[in-house]
Amino acid sequence: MDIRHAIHPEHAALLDTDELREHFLIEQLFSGDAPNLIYTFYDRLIIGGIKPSGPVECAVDSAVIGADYLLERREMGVINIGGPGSILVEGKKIAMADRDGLYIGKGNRTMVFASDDAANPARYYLLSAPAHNVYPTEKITFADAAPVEMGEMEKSNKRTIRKYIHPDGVKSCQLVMGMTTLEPGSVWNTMPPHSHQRRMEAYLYFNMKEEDFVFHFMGEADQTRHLVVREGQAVLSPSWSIHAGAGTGSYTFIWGMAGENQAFTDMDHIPMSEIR
Ligand SMILES: O=C[C@H](O)[C@@H](O)CC(=O)C(=O)O
Ligand SMILES: [Zn+2]
Repeated sequence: MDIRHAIHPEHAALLDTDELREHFLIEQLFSGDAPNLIYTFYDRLIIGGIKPSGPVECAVDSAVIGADYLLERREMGVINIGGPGSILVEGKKIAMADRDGLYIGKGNRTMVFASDDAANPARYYLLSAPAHNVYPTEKITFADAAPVEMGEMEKSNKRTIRKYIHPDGVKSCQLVMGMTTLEPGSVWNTMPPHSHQRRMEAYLYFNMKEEDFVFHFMGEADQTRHLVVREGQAVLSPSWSIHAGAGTGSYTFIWGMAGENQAFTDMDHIPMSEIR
């Protein structure tokens, strides 16, 4: 399992391009038949990607988490960004169309991910955080996720934020998860930027053309750095970091958070004048 240690902001400011990518970028999520799982010590979040040609069981190295199975003391959020498929949770089949989400509660032992058609495979993006309470396993469709419109055309950041797993919707212990879709011609997300000391965040960028990429901006507000992020790659955003992006073309992203609280509006807004 790919383990990512937590990096101090003063250390992060010294890293070169390769080192920044090694610590904060996840390049391979939807490759091969086995699940790609990455364990970060930022709030002990597990980030994963599965692109199944046949049915794939999502198991974890028990030595890493010190439990017999992945969700023994954890919960999981999943969103499909590929072709139609299904997830078997303890043998119960849940159909997963493109953009469908699923919350899987603590205590579920077996999860099998499948595609309806191997030629048009599903791509399951998953986040798992430690959990101490059982909340019901529940599906969230794209239409279920309440849309909030943000930004403006003049700022090239008109976008719709959809919350999938959050305190006013499908409940969880820690995880908050949703999707932000940019309007054609809008390329900026989350500018003006924010950080949130109370939570870490992970971003998955997708729905972009092969030649396009997103400059993802990170770092403390007065020490910004960037990562070049391509289709189906994810970024770890520590609590001390801004997280914003500008694409060379259109894109969509899934954001997810874990930490002290689940209040979406609990952000430390950073004045534009303080960005360096
Ligand atoms: O803390 C919240 C997250 O950064 C995202 O919700 C931001 C986002 O989707 C956006 O502004 O487009
Ligand atoms: Zn944020």
